Amino acid sequence: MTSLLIRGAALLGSEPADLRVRDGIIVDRGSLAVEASERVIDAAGLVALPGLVDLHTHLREPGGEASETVLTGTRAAAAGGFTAVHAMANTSPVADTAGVVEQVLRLGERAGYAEVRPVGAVTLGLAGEQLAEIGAMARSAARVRVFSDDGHCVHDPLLMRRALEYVATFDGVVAQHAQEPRLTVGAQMNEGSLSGELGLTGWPAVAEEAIIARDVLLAEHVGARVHICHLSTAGSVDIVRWAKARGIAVTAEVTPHHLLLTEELARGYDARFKVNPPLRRDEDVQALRAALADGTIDIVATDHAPHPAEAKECTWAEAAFGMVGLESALSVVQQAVVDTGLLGWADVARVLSTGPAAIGRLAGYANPLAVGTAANLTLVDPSHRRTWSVDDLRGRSTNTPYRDRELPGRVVATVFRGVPTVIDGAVVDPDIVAAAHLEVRRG
Ligand SMILES: NC(=O)N[C@@H](CC(=O)O)C(=O)O
Repeated sequence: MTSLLIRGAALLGSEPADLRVRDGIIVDRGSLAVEASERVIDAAGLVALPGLVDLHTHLREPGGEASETVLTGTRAAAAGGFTAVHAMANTSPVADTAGVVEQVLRLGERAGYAEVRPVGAVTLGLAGEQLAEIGAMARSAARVRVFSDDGHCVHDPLLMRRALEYVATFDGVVAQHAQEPRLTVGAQMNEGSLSGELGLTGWPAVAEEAIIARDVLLAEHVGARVHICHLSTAGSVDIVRWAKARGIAVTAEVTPHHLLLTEELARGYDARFKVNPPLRRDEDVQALRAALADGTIDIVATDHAPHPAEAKECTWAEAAFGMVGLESALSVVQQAVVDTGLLGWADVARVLSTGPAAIGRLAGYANPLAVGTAANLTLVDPSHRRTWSVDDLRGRSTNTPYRDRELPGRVVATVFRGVPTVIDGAVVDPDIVAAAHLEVRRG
């Protein structure tokens, strides 16, 4: 029997209480006495949150193992307080068949650090020409509910319409990477006076906004759910706000980096700051924060995009788009919207756990920290501050934009299905995690 007592954590940031976890389930909460042979975590001064859920993670396996694997990516996830991640489909081969999504699912189960929910491609090979095996992926063991060509926009409106109609039949969702391809040919950074000054091809806000406007109208027309990935402009917020007021079933995400960083970082031509969509103006950052606070933007998703050193240590124009973000997500959210008074910790639980789980139709996250639910939780020390370095990363790639930047907060412990995957800020060894899951399953 595995029993764990978490003592004195502020549950969702409110009054301190104890939580008892046994055989993978939260079995009691309140003021609890230690039982014999129980493992105790002293959580005084820490905030207890439900395990975080990422709707947008690039785990790179199969095919991109030089950047990340399911094992290394889920270790990074655990370090960041996540207990579930949605693995994006832009792997090699692309996750566009039942076979590939089941492979990713099994790799996640074997790793044991987090629930890995494969995202299925919308179009075959992400080529934007014909629909992928959407039904077969939905019916497979991976039970795919989120479909995305992320990295590419589903730009053909007829294909987008068909995909929306198809996923609606089993309550799935299309997560659109909103980027009008013709308006972003060769684009390198946000379009504006700074892109002119730096001599980099601009990426206009309208390239994102035009696709979002089209897709909320399509979703309304066919009566389907649509999710918008990584909103980055104030105009995108206005469109989503309008669509929600009209009753359209649209949800939207923002990344931690778009809540904190601006295009000014492109000045040094350091490709760690090159990302898709690009970092925008401070006005956009402020609009995104306000939209997250008022519910126009539903969730925060990391868009963790690992790349090998050679893809980043080159000229800006040659470099790959993307930043790693799993380990730092909670700290960035704390800095951008908690320490600024826009969100409380219960809101953080909503935007980083219950919300993404609901969009992905992921079971077990609806009642955070409730007795009787699966013991997926994270303990955070909000008073901690540190200057980030690559030593704080647990994945295989080091392309963090936060190196040498001070950020608040620290994930002290993560518990996945009752098994600690992070203790005292350190990721637990894979063999120990695997053995502990076995013990929990035996009950
Ligand atoms: N977000 C990113 O900057 N990169 C993503 C895909 C993408 O280009 O959106 C990646 O897979 O590397």
